[in-house]
Amino acid sequence: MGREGGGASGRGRCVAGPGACRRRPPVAGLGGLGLWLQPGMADSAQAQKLVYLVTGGCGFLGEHVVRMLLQQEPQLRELRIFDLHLGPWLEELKTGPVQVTAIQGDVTQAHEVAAAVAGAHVVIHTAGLVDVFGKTSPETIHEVNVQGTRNVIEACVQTGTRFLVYTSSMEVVGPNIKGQPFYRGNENTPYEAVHRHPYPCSKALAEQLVLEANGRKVLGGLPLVTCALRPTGIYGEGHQIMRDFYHQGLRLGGRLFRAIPASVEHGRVYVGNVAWMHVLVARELQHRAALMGGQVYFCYDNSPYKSYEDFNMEFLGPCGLRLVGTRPLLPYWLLLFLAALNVLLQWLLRPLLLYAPLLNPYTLAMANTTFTVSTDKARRHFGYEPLFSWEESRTRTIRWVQAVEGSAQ
Ligand SMILES: NC(=O)c1ccc[n+]([C@@H]2O[C@H](COP(=O)([O-])OP(=O)(O)OC[C@H]3O[C@@H](n4cnc5c(N)ncnc54)[C@H](O)[C@@H]3O)[C@@H](O)[C@H]2O)c1
Ligand SMILES: CC(C)CCC[C@@H](C)[C@H]1CC[C@H]2[C@@H]3[C@H](O)C=C4C[C@@H](O)CC[C@]4(C)[C@H]3CC[C@]12C
Repeated sequence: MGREGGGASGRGRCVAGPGACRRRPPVAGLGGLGLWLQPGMADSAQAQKLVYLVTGGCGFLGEHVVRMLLQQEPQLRELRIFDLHLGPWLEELKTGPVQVTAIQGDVTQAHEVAAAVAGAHVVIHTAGLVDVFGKTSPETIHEVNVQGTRNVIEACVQTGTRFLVYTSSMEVVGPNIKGQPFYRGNENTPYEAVHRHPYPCSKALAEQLVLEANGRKVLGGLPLVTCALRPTGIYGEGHQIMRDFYHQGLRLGGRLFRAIPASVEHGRVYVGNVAWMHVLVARELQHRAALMGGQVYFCYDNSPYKSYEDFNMEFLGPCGLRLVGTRPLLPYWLLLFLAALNVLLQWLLRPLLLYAPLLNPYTLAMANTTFTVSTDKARRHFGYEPLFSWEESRTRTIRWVQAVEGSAQ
């Protein structure tokens, strides 16, 4: 098979700023819900010899990747979890047969990264600053997402780690600054990937570094094998923005008010399937380096194509919320005005407090631009099939929102 790249390669321009799977269905969830099997229950008949490192392993996606590895990767001997903030839930993982090593560290510190990477066979680099709300400075976003990724690559080269999986983002491709739709596109769909916001700029630069590092000689002389996964908007247990919308709906008397036309499709993917894709890609990269090295893959599953708000209602509806209006209740120009006002308020209030509402010109543009993916590249290259059906993904997410509600009372 020839190499695939092309259209939606995401090696876009930043116009501003710095730039035969063994299925074991999880049975219980995150955050004390007990939705997963106990750690280390992977088949002990297979040799446990590999050391994996997950950066950002205590984040929303990272925690799912960690739990999925413990459950679905039989070759695992040691799992290193590297994060700026370590979660207390890590303790419960330390009792299983796989050695779980928690490392508190900062990806911007090259020596800390090198120490964590030394001796690892595979690195899954999910650590990043996800900020489209203006909470952090563009410089910090760049430092963590770009320099942090550079540090991970250099650590692999210096210490002899050969396999690197990078969690990129759909935003490496778009929506672009022109707001052009990307309708059910794949990794080869032509699209003008031009960004201005610091977050997509940083993800695009970091992805480029990772892909360009494919083939570099690591300590010992063998080539580094890298690839990048590009999730669309991830949802599922632990999704902070879903929690924010839920609480906002409760404050508004069980109602949310439609702001985006129902016709705008926004790509979403279940966190368990994104985690599963990371586990599979990390495993198969070791066997299919020639095919998979230097490649990008969108993360996809069978979640339906809907607008951002209609999709959220799949979970918030059964939890008692109602989306008011079949059309946006406010005209677009007024939303844009409010979004701009929020930017001004953020700037004015900065010396006193951090004002970072969900609505700003960038998030409004994202929510208002169709961006959906339809591809089978991951199936063709490494046999990916979603581990969780849409019904399971939906049920798990609803259960989690209900548990959030319960714990808030
Ligand atoms: N959430 C989404 O919808 C989405 C979609 C596409 C891609 N992604 C990507 O997936 C990855 C994980 O995102 P998430 O939603 O789980 O975010 P998250 O904020 O929940 O997790 C990121 C983790 O990285 C850690 N981290 C941040 N700065 C660090 C540093 N300097 N050193 C070490 N660790 C650091 C954080 O402590 C956190 O645990 C990110 O790279 C993000 O760009 C997320
Ligand atoms: C009109 C407004 C009130 C609606 C605001 C919704 C807004 C907060 C949502 C819409 C789209 C969301 C992003 C999208 O799902 C994809 C990603 C990619 C990922 O890499 C990081 C998260 C992000 C940016 C989502 C953030 C929240 C957004 C902007």
